[in-house]
Amino acid sequence: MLTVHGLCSGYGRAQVLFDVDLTAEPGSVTCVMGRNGVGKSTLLNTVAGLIPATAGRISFDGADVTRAPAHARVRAGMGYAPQGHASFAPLTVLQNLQVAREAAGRARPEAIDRTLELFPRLAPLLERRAGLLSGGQAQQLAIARALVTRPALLILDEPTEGIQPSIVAEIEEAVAAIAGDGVAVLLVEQYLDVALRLADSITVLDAGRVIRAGPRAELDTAGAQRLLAI
Ligand SMILES: Nc1ncnc2c1ncn2[C@@H]1O[C@H](COP(=O)(O)OP(=O)(O)OP(=O)(O)O)[C@@H](O)[C@H]1O
Repeated sequence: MLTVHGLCSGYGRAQVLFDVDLTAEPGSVTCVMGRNGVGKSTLLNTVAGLIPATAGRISFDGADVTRAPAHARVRAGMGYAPQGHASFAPLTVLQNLQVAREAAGRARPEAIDRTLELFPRLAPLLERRAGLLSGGQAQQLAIARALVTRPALLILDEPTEGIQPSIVAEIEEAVAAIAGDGVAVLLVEQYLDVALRLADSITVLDAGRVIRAGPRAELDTAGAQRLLAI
């Protein structure tokens, strides 16, 4: 599904990622972990095509997309909910979902209904302007916007950041259900307990390099805590 090999990227002359390998498979959750500033968001932004790769290769669904623009990756089946719930504030919840669905150009009309089943809190808010949503609601809308494109790969950057615990649990449940539908999920998650419950495999970054990668079962809580505390 997604294969990243030898990926390097950064900002101008500041290289952030060094030789990163990563895979994501249909129906499973790949979790990227690491302390603040190690390059997790940079990795997701490079996979999504918002930052150019300076070396390495990104294959998606059998095609080399390393140089493909972000919109082409969305049309090919990548859905991305970046950090910080970016929706269109003046548009309603429904308009946000419709715009995202139309922009992807590959979505089916029923995608919004399925998405609202996963995020039932959004259903009574369809006519509300996105700018008026609470943090938890806005985060759910950000994931929903990626989901209405019916992605084969859903990329989520810290979907539980700054969210109250009850909503964190709902988001966790939704992510598990999305993977259960056969979607490949690539997730950056800062809550270790959430990550360990959701992840099928875990990749740990430190200073832009992969220092550990493998099945979740091979990484216990103590081991993960040690790696994240380096
Ligand atoms: N737009 C930018 N321009 C220049 N440097 C940047 C930019 N965005 C991030 N960086 C730098 O790149 C490095 C990696 O940042 P990144 O946001 O990818 O880390 P992260 O692991 O996602 O961190 P966090 O957990 O805090 O979100 C950091 O040193 C950061 O300061």
